[in-house]
Amino acid sequence: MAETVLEVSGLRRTYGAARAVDDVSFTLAAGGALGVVGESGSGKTTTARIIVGLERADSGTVTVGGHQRTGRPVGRAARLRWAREVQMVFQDPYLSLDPRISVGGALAETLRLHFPGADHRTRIAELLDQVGLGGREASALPHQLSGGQRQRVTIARALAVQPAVLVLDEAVAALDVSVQAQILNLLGDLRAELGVGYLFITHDLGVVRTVTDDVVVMRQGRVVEAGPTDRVLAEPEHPYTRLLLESVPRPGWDPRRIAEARRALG
Ligand SMILES: Nc1ncnc2c1ncn2[C@@H]1O[C@H](COP(=O)(O)OP(=O)(O)OP(=O)(O)O)[C@@H](O)[C@H]1O
Repeated sequence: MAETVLEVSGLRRTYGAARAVDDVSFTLAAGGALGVVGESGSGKTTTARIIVGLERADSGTVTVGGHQRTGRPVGRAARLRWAREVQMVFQDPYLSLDPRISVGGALAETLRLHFPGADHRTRIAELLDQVGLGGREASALPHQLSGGQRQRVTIARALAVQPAVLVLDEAVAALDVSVQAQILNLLGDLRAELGVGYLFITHDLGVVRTVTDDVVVMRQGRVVEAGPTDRVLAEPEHPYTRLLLESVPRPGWDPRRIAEARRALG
């Protein structure tokens, strides 16, 4: 059995009467890739935000590398340590990159924060190389890059701190299909090279199929099914998982049948 890098246990979070996350538990093996899949509103993003520390849980625990993260990190040292354990890549790199700072500058800023006092030029070149970018992109501003290149920059910046876990929240959802495939390939290569664990938050079963070993299916804040991705996608046990699989449009697909199945599920 591979060592566990991330353990989520009994997480709950309510907003007023809404149970956004309702007793969610799962584990991610070190260097593994786990998908969290479900439709809009199923609680995926709230779960991710709690793991990263952007949101607090009402109850439950998040443990990374044997170290429990409770509440919020207090003080600069704790914030930096939390950031080194788990990094997050969001759907829209435009929102997470400062438009006035060059790509090289953004990487330098992160490296200075986490590893002060060192000369980061070699490391910046290495990070850019790891994500398939070079010197030309290093001096570019975010708006001078394509969407795929910008996402490569946010991945490089996340990897700069050598996190144990990378949480990718719909990280390829805004990209064209061919660019999506390139980024997913890149992520696969980086995982093999660096041993970083991935938590893929996505509504897209194609993404789950391509890049994850295991998958957790969420519905209305709860985990309804979990297991190896191949098994869950080939032989789904829960009606909701079957519905998700059937909801992917294909030739001969009948939206009325899906709507009926959805009503039956309640
Ligand atoms: N800050 C908040 N305040 C109030 N309700 C919230 C808040 N964040 C999430 N919710 C509610 O919690 C539920 C789960 O939302 P969440 O964003 O986690 O789902 P999701 O599966 O990630 O969906 P999406 O893919 O649309 O982001 C939803 O009903 C949502 O309206």
